[in-house]
Amino acid sequence: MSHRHYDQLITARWIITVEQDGVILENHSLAISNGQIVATLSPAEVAGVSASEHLNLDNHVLMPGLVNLHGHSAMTLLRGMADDKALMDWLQNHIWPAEGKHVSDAFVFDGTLLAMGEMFRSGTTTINDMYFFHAAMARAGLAAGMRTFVGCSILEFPTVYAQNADDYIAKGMAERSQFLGEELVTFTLAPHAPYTVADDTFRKVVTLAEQQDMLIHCHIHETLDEVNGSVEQHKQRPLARLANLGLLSPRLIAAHMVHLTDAEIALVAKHGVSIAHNPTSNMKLASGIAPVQKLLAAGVNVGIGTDGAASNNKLDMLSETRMGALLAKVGTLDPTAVPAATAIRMATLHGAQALGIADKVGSIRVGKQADLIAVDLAQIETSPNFDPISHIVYAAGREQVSHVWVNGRNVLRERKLTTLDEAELKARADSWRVRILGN
Ligand SMILES: CSC[C@H]1O[C@@H](n2cnc3c(O)ncnc32)[C@H](O)[C@@H]1O
Ligand SMILES: [Zn+2]
Repeated sequence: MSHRHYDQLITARWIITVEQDGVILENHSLAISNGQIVATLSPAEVAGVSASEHLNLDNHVLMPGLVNLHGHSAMTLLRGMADDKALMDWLQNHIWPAEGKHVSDAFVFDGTLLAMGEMFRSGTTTINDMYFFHAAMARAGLAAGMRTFVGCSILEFPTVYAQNADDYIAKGMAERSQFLGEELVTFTLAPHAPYTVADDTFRKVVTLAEQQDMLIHCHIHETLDEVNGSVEQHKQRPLARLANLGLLSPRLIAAHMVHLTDAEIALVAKHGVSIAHNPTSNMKLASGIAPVQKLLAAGVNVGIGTDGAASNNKLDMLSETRMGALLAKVGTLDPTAVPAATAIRMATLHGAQALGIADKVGSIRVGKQADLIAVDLAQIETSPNFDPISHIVYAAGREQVSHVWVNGRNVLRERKLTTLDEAELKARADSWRVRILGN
């Protein structure tokens, strides 16, 4: 057999592939060439190969990068401005006024880079984002080297970004055209929510998504007020309205989905809708507990998201995975709800499935891209170690994420960002604090 040479070899104490729940490879190596996983090697097999770079992670779990299925990255610059409020008070009386004063292309670029630094340092390799000034979001994704889904926001009312729904759509699509062909950047259509988007606009979004083969990303059934307001205004619950408008399909990523009847769960399962579960944001805004266990049992693809840093207030997918597992248990009074392996699958492969990239990322398999993270378990917080899967979900903190790769590119090495300058990120964040306080 000929001697094989690879770009990189990563040998890890444990590899959680997420191909099969509960399966762990011990002391195996991944061979990576051109950013792709090209072989999984046992200790005996690795002896016969060479690589330009060989990293030994003796005390680490190597696993797929985390997929943050719902976020508003640039809101890092509004973190801590309005806490302890319900969604509509938070949005209408605090966040929208602040966004109206401060959000710009520069704000979004700086805030998104700051978010990406934080997300890399907690193991996220893909973000499904939704905000304003989409070219700035995409530029930040490319500068950081993160797999970035840029949600073109659409609302009926004017903001700093656009005047009306048609204007949002036209601007978003024009910005999208600048980034077609970029492997790391994909634009989606992001009608904000049923209470901010009219029927006609939803119909246009469905048509455009089909024509351009785009995903749709929308906040849905986040609070009881939203559901009751829709019944009052439209004489139907938001999901029924969206179903009538043709929105329910595998293209749709519905963020939150907290308040659902059994019939609505069956409806989203039937239409192949994916759900972005945001446990911390739902707790902090007191929105409620999403019926994740029932959704999974019905066959719905549920991923995990952080939401924005102004409602979470962390962009820590490792902690969010833990919250997802814990909240499911307390919501059902069933300790078996969302076990650790399921929580990891939700935070990786389910997110990738929702985004239509499960053939490329979301699990460790030959032929997939090397979107990977390493978590160092040789810390007192994760000692002794009976079960690495348990530790990843219930015990490890983001401080233990040591390395991150996107497409084989090492964007975090020994907890140091390689594509972003930490001092610069903090300096820019502070200069935004000064500007915001001055206005
Ligand atoms: C359409 S761009 C994003 C828009 O959404 C606002 N936002 C942030 N978090 C939430 C949430 O949990 N529910 C509804 N809207 C949210 C954000 O401030 C932007 O205005
Ligand atoms: Zn949100």
